[in-house]
Amino acid sequence: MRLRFDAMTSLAVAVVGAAGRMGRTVCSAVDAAPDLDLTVRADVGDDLAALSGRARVAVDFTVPAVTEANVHALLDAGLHVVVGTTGWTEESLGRVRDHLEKVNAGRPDGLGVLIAPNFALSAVLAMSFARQAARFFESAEVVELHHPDKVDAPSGTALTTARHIAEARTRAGLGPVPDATEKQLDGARGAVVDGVHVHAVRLRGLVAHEEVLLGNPGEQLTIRTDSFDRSSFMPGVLLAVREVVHRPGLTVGLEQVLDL
Ligand SMILES: NC(=O)C1=CN([C@@H]2O[C@H](COP(=O)(O)OP(=O)(O)OC[C@H]3O[C@@H](n4cnc5c(N)ncnc54)[C@H](O)[C@@H]3O)[C@@H](O)[C@H]2O)C=CC1
Ligand SMILES: O=C(O)C1=N[C@H](C(=O)O)C[C@H](O)C1
Repeated sequence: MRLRFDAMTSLAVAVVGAAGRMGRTVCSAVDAAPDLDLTVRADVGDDLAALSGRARVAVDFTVPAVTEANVHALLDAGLHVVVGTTGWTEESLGRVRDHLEKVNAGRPDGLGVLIAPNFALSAVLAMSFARQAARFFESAEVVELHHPDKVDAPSGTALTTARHIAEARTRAGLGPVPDATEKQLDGARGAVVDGVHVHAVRLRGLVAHEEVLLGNPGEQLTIRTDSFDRSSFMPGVLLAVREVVHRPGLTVGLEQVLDL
């Protein structure tokens, strides 16, 4: 009788990328959550169409090269999707939005996709604070620091942070950041994302860290977030899993769920 009650009330979750660093941590977190039921651990080579009927929500922590295709396959299989994998662009987000419109047509309880570059509360807040502060400062640069096994640079979090800063600067009518550099070695000033310089450090011992440096004559504001352990991402991931079933369509960023 108790088993039947659990089966009726728990939310069945599949983890895609289950053998990876994040995937393994998400599997443990879902396993430990009393209201969630880990029904599938999928990784490279598994057919995502076979997840149909075996889970209501899939969580994707894979690699930038495959995550968009995974989301389309998971939607076709009828699952809500939470995505932490990086590599998303306005174009790929647009294709997911279009796909959702098609599968959700005429369905009030349609499927949801929630994509967030970072699920750690400190990082989500840091991005929000940076966006809020950006219009008050002449200079802005982003430094992200990660473990050396990371395949993409700059991080998805740093790209999003830089884009938010750039949008806030444009809205405030600020011009380009001051920079007298005339001569440099390639890469010395980092990557430039919408006019904001972004620097990537890869160092053994690190997990995921970011500093936003904002400068004015005579003053500086530093906003720093540190994930020392992948457990930092889990409350956000679990919140997204529970929320996505109530949010038809595409949600980008955990800040939407947190009302920041
Ligand atoms: N949003 C967030 O809060 C966070 C996002 N990330 C992002 O998550 C992604 C994964 O990071 P890690 O777990 O560190 O990487 P990882 O390399 O440890 O794991 C990736 C896993 O995906 C699997 N995989 C590759 N292709 C696949 C496919 N077609 N289908 C199913 N599985 C496939 C790999 O076999 C591997 O097990 C990265 O993009 C990273 O930037 C990482 C930490 C937090
Ligand atoms: O690869 C990682 O580790 C991380 N990836 C995400 C990113 O690129 O922003 C989130 C976090 O920084 C950890």
